[in-house]
Amino acid sequence: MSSISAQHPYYKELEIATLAVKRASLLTKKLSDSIGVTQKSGTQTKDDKSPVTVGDYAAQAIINYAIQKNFPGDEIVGEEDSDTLREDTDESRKLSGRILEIIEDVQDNTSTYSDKIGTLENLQDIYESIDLGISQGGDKGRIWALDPIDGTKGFLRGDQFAVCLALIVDGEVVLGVIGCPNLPEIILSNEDMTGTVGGLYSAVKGVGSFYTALFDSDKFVPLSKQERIKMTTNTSPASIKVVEGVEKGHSSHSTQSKIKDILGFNREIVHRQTINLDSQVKYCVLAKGQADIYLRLPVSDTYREKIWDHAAGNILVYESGGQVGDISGAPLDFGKGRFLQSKGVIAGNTHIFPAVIKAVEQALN
Ligand SMILES: Nc1ncnc2c1ncn2[C@@H]1O[C@H](COP(=O)(O)OS(=O)(=O)O)[C@@H](OP(=O)(O)O)[C@H]1O
Ligand SMILES: [Mg+2]
Ligand SMILES: [Mg+2]
Ligand SMILES: [Mg+2]
Repeated sequence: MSSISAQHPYYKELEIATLAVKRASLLTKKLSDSIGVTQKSGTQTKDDKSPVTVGDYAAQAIINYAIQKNFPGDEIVGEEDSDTLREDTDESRKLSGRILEIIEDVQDNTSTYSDKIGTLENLQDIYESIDLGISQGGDKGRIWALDPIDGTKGFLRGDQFAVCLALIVDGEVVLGVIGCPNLPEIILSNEDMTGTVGGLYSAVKGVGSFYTALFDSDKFVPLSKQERIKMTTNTSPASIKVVEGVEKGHSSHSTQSKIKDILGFNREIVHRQTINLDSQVKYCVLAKGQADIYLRLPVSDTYREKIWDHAAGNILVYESGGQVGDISGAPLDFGKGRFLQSKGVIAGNTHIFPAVIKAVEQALN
């Protein structure tokens, strides 16, 4: 393994990606906390999706701007575009106003690194920046994949969500940064999550995977000062833990149950070994050695996963010593455009991965 120094191949990319994700994470955390408050005081219903919409656009604007300022030749595959925002309606004008306001606010509070990632000054800047995310992807050149808020449903429930950014070079993920604003440091079970809230997870190809507190510092913390994280090696059904999504519309919980049966989990205690989390925080928990397997079995035959939903998590797991594949166990191919061409996602420590893929095959037949 190479040493961690300012000389590693993607040092500047990591620094810029980290600062941009930190700024976007602060902004989205503020919105997430405001949902909790307004829900309690009854001024906002769960159906009000505006905080997540504001957060999606604002975070994508901030991160795209940072990338373009530093790496003007790079392409970006971003989840959002500004079409709705530019519409000539009261609603769009109101939304735009709130986005500008919250961006100005977070830029003021993180001005120590504005020289590195720039500042958006007006709505024109914001619209143009959001629309830098139009790349069609592919297997040539440098392409960033951005999910400004992954886990929309989790965000709206006040649960987990993540700001996810990855760099893909010639179809291969070489860097990933995930900001997890609501994720406690220690995840033991659905009921037992403790420690510092807010985690920053990073991985660089050939260097490793790392964790540090997300909101501790207003600077880029070099990898040498972060905690190196490692996957487990556990294969015992009596003690392995599984991370799965929350939404039944995003993965097949019934097939996932079957797989756990086949692997020999005890039905009486299997619920204590299953941790349900929204978004790519699942990959973070896995990479940190707090779970052994991630199951995402498809609910539909035609759904294709988006590259921004998995790119950063993928390298985080590999660089911590784990493995990721589709339902057949084949590695995910991030060079095929905006979507993966495969079905489902299975991840795990390398010791247990082959047995999990066998169990998946059996469960699907
Ligand atoms: N049918 C189907 N199958 C699989 N995935 C889907 C599906 N529909 C949507 N999506 C994408 O799921 C993203 C959120 O995934 P999660 O891991 O958070 O799902 S879960 O709620 O934890 O189950 C979510 O990302 P965000 O939109 O960024 O939240 C979607 O891109
Ligand atoms: Mg997503
Ligand atoms: Mg999203
Ligand atoms: Mg979405």
